[in-house]
Amino acid sequence: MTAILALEEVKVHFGGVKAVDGVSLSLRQGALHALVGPNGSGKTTAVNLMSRLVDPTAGRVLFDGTDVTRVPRHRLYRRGLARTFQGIRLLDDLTVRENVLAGLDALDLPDARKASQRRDRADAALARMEILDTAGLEPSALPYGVQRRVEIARALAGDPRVLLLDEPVAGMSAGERRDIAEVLHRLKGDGLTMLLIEHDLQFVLGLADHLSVLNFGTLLASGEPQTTAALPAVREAFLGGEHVAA
Ligand SMILES: Nc1ncnc2c1ncn2[C@@H]1O[C@H](COP(=O)(O)OP(=O)(O)OP(=O)(O)O)[C@@H](O)[C@H]1O
Repeated sequence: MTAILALEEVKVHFGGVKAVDGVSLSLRQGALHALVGPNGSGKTTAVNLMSRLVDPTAGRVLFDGTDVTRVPRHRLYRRGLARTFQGIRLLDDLTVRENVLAGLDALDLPDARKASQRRDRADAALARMEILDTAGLEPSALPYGVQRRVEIARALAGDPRVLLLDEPVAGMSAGERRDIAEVLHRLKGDGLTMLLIEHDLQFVLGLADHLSVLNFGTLLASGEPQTTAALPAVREAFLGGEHVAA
């Protein structure tokens, strides 16, 4: 297996809270990985580790075969890692295109220094998310599901190799979820490696190539999605909440 991004025995302890406690995870190149687990199980912390927003208490983070555990995050992003966040983080006084350009500016890519190159990249990312027609609008004028697409477009503008998505469909209607699932499927077809954090096991089962389940900061199970979701320990972890597997 060619892993493009991996966590090796990572721990993140916040004082007495073991947010992540000895987790190893590998993202296979070109695959869509789903990371699920109950509230507080460590999913966002795992993504924060992968995107260098938090330092591990122990363990290593590997990107494309090299140790990036202490590499500043802007360098990792320039090497092809992108992410979105749980909440919407768009600037309402900018247009959609300007929001995407702001993401690109932060990367300062050598081949996106001319205004025309940057605009082309921003528009290509919006087109990939099928929202190019919103480029001149302000995000607040758009439906929630479209705003979330703008966030993904912003992450795509740097043409990343790996995209980490922290609950991208949270709060979306069933129709918006179906549409996003199609878009994610197409991004996978383009060869993009993705990690998708999601609460809804059913949603990821139709989409993911690989499923990992966290519980209390540890990896409960990891493998082929249907098989993994059917494991008694996984079903147990999801029982009692809103996350009951069918
Ligand atoms: N900066 C922090 N300081 C202290 N505790 C934290 C911090 N970040 C996360 N935690 C704790 O670590 C645990 C894991 O949190 P995390 O946000 O990674 O879980 P999650 O699975 O993403 O949860 P959710 O599904 O609710 O988003 C929780 O108990 C949380 O309260």
